Amino acid sequence: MIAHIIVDVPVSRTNRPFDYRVPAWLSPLIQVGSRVVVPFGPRKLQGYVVGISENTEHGVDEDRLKDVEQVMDDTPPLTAELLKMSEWMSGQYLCPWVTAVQAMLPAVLKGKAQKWLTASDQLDERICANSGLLWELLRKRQLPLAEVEKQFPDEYMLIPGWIHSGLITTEYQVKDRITKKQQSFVKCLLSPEQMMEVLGSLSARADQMRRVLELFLQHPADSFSIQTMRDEFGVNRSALKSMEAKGWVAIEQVEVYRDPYANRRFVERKKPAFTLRQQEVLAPIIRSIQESSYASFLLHGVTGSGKTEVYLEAIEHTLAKGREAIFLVPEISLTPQMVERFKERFGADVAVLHSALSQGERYDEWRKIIRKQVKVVVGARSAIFAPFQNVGLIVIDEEHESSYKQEETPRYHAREVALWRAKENGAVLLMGSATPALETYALATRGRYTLLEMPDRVGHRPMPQVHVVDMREELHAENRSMFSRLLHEMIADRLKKQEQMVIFLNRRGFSTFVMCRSCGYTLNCIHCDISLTYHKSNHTARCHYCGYTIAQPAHCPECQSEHIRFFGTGTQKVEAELAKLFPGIRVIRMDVDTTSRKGSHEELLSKFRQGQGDVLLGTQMIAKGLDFPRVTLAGIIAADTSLHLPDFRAAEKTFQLLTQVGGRAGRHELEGDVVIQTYTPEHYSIIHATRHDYPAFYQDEMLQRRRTGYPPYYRLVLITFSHEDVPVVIRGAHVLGDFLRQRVASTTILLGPVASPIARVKDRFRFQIMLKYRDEPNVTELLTQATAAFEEWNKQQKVLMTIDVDPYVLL
Ligand SMILES: Nc1ncnc2c1ncn2[C@@H]1O[C@H](COP(=O)(O)OP(=O)(O)OP(=O)(O)O)[C@@H](O)[C@H]1O
Ligand SMILES: [Zn+2]
Ligand SMILES: [Zn+2]
Repeated sequence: MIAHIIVDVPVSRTNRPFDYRVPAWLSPLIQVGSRVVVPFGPRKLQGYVVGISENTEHGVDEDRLKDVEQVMDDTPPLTAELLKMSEWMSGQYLCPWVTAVQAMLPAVLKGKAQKWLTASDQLDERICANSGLLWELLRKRQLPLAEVEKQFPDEYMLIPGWIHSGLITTEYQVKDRITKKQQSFVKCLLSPEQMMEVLGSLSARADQMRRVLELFLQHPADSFSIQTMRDEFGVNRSALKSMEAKGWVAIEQVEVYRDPYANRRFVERKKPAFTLRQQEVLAPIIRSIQESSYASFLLHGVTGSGKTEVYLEAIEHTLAKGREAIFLVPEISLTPQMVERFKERFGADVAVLHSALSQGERYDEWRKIIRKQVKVVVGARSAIFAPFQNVGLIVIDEEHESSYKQEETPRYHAREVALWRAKENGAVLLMGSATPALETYALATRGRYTLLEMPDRVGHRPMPQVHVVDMREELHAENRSMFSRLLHEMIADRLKKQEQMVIFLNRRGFSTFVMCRSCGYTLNCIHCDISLTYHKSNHTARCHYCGYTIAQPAHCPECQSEHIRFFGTGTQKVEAELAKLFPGIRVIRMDVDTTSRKGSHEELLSKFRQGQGDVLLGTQMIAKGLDFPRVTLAGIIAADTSLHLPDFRAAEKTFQLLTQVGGRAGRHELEGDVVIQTYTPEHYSIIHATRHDYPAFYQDEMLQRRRTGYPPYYRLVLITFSHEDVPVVIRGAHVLGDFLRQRVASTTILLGPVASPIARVKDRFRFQIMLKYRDEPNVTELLTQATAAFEEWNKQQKVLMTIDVDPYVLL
C-alpha cells in the first residue's frame, strides 16, 4: 500500500505529495486525512495523507520508497472535505498546501504534545495474558508512548491493530497537562438485595458507607463523581476507597470536557413571535434550507432590527433537517451574552470556539465536533474549519468585519472559504450586517447573493437621534475639554435620570506618541520606521511591531527641552476627565489593560448590566453586539481619527464604526441619542452615518473606488519583500516584478516595486508590488509561475516574500 503525503516543509519545492510505503503493521490505522510521521531527508517530519493507492504511480519501484513511521491519531483529524478545501486554499491564496491544512487543526495537534496510550474497558485479564504491554496498561490505565517504545520494543508494532480493534485509545497531553479532563466516578457493584444485606451488617460508625449505599439503593444505575459525593453527601475519598477494596463499588476515571460555561445555568428560551419583516426574510432562507441546495443571502438590517433571531431560526430549521450549522462572529463580539443566546436555544448541541479558550479547552470543543456530539458551532474566523460532515448552513454575522481576514499565511478570508464550503455541501450561506462590506453589497445588487433588507428596528423603536458636534467650533468657544458642551450636557442629564451610557474612543490610527513641543521631535523605534507608543502604567515608550522599549525621557534627545511628552487620548485619560467633570460618576473602563485577565471582559459587562456603572467606556471592544436596555446615550469622542489612514477602506471603516456605536443606544423602551464629535463634520461618511443612510454612503463610496481604482472595481494583490540589505531586497522585488510585467494583461496595473509605507520592521527593509486587475483570469497561475522564478533567484539570498490576495492591510 502506498500513501501520498504532504510534509510539513512550507516551501514551494516541497509543495506536492510524496509517496511512502505503508508497512503492514500500520495499515489498520492509516486513512486519507491521517496525520503521520515520515522520514524526509535526514529528518523526521509530520505529514498528512492526501491519498492512498495500491501501487505507485509512474511505475516507481515500491521497494525504493521509504516507510511511513507512525500514524498519529486513532481517527484522522481531517475529513475528506477539509482536505479538498485545503487544496483549494493553497491555490487560491498561494500558500503551501500543508500550511492550509495546519490552519484547520487545533494547536494541540500541531505542537509537540506527548502521546499517551489509554486502556479501554474492553481490555480484560484474559486478553492481556500474552502481552506485557497490555498487562501493564490494564494495571496503570495510561502509559506515555515514548516509554512504551523503550520498554516493549517487540510489541510496538502491534499497537495500531489494538487501536483498530478498540482495545486501546491514544490521546495527547499539552505540556504537563492532560488534554482530556478526567474525573473519578463511583458506581455500585452490588445488587439491591446485596446492598440491603450489607447495610444490615454495617457497624454504627460506618456512617459514610451507609449514606453511599442508601444513595445507590435509590439510584442503582447511576454513578456519582467523587466531588459530588464529598460536596453533597459528605462522603470522603477514603471511605469510598475502602468500599472499593471490599468490592462493593468501583471508582472509574471518566473523561469530561472542560466546559468554560460549566458553572452557568441556561434557561431554555422561547423564541419571540416574529415580526412581519422577519417572516418575510425568513421565508426564502427556510425554503433554501428545505431544498438542501446551495443558496446565498445578504441580510442587510439596521442595528436592532432582529437579525440574530433570524439566524437562530435558520439554524433551527437546519438542525431539523438533520444537518449542521456554523455561526461565525467577529472575535470581539463573541461575548458571553452572544453565547448565552445560543446555549439557551440549542443547549448542549453547541460548541464554542474562540481565542480566549485555553488550548485544552479548544481541543475539547473541537473533538465534540469531530465526534458528532454537537450540531452547532459558534466561533470566530477559524471556526469556518469546523470538521462537520454535513454542513447545511453557514451564518456570517457582521460580515463586513476585517477580522474575518487572516493576516498571516494562509491569508484567507473566512467569507470566501464559507462560500466555497456552502457550494461544496449544497448549503445555505447567510451573511448579515447593518453595514455590509462594499464588495458584498455590490455582488448582492448584481444578484450574486439574494439581498434581504430589514430597514426598521423591532417594535418600531426609532433609530437613535444623531447629533454631530464640530470640535473646531468648541475650540473657538474656548472649550478645550475633550467633551463638547452638548455631550457634557447629555451626560449630566443621563446621570440625573439614572440611565446608562456608552462612551467610545476611536483608537484606530490613533496612538499616544511622544513628541517634543519645542522642536517637534518624535520618539521613533530604532528598528522600525514608526513612532513609539507611550505606556502610562510604567512610563515607557514601546514599539508595537518589534517590542523595542525605552524609558520616557525627561529631556528631548534633540534639543534638550523638558517639554517632551505624550500626545493622544487614552481611555485612562477620558476616565480621569469624567471623574473630574462629574464627581461620583461610576465608570466601567474596558480596554486592553482592564480585560487582559481571563474572564474579566465578562465580569465588567455583567457589572454594567447590573447597573453598577453609569458609563461603559471603551475602545473598539464595546462597539459591537452589546444589548443593554438602559443605555440611552452613545458618545463618540473622536470620530475621524480613523479617517486619515493610508487605507482605501478608511471611509468605509469610519462609517461602519459610527453606525455600530450608534446602534448601542435606545434599543429597548427608552429612546436614545448619539453624539458624534468630529473635526470633519462635512465628510460624507459622517453625514451618511448621521442619517442612517447606508445606500447613500454606498453610492458615494463606490464613486470614490471607481475613481481611484480600488475594490470592488479592481481586485488587488499585494506582494511584500523584506531583507536586511536594501540593494538585495530591491533586486528581489525587481526579479518578480519584471517577470509579472512581461506577462500581465494590458488592463492590469502593476505598481512598484516601491518602499512599503512602513519601510522597515525589525531591521528588515520592506518593498512592495501592488497588482490591480479586472480581467486577469489566471492570476493565481501567473503568480505561481512568478514565485517559482523568484525562488530560483532567491536560493542564496533569503529575501522573505509574502503574497496577500485581496489584502486588507496595505502597510
Ligand atoms: N420578533 C421579535 N419580537 C420581540 N423582540 C424581538 C424580536 N426580534 C428581536 N427582538 C429583540 O430585539 C432586540 C434586537 O434584536 P437582535 O439582537 O436580533 O437585532 P440585531 O439586528 O441582531 O442587532 P445588532 O445588529 O445591533 O446586534 C433584541 O433584544 C431581541 O431580543
Ligand atoms: Zn526637542
Ligand atoms: Zn520596532
